[in-house]
Amino acid sequence: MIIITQSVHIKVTCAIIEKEGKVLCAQRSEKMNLPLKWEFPGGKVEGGEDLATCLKREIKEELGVEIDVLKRLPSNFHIYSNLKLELIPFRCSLQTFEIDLLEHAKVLWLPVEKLKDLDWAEADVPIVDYYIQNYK
Ligand SMILES: Nc1nc2c([nH]c(=O)n2[C@H]2C[C@H](O)[C@@H](COP(=O)(O)OP(=O)(O)OP(=O)(O)O)O2)c(=O)[nH]1
Repeated sequence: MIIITQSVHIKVTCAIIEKEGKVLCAQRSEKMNLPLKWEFPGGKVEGGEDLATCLKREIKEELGVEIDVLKRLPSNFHIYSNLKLELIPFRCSLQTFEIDLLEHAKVLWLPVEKLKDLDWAEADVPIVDYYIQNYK
């Protein structure tokens, strides 16, 4: 007997927010899955929402700021043990500047050459590498 399993992945947008040569990095809280891993803030695409709308909504919910979504970068497809995802990064800038930590443990502004110092969520590693290669 052949069993065909449908494989579905979730789409997650994330924001590489740039300011004065630095990039905003966010540490997941202890309560989130992937606790204390570093990521680019963002989240799951809901229903028929377009990607930029999703990202602006997530950033407002997580950090309390408005962003401009500037440029899409290549996705990374990643499989965690319980989750298959497409992580879709966008270069972004801030429209408003007062960041509130509504979900994350911490945020840091890092110059590109320091990005590799952090303990990134596995799905982010190829995105960080791509960004360093192309935008350093
Ligand atoms: N937002 C974001 N999520 C990431 C990144 N890298 C990465 O592996 N993820 C994972 C963590 C989550 O499993 C998923 C995104 O979901 P989410 O941000 O809505 O967070 P969550 O799972 O805590 O939310 P929820 O299921 O509790 O609603 O993608 C990243 O850079 N940004």
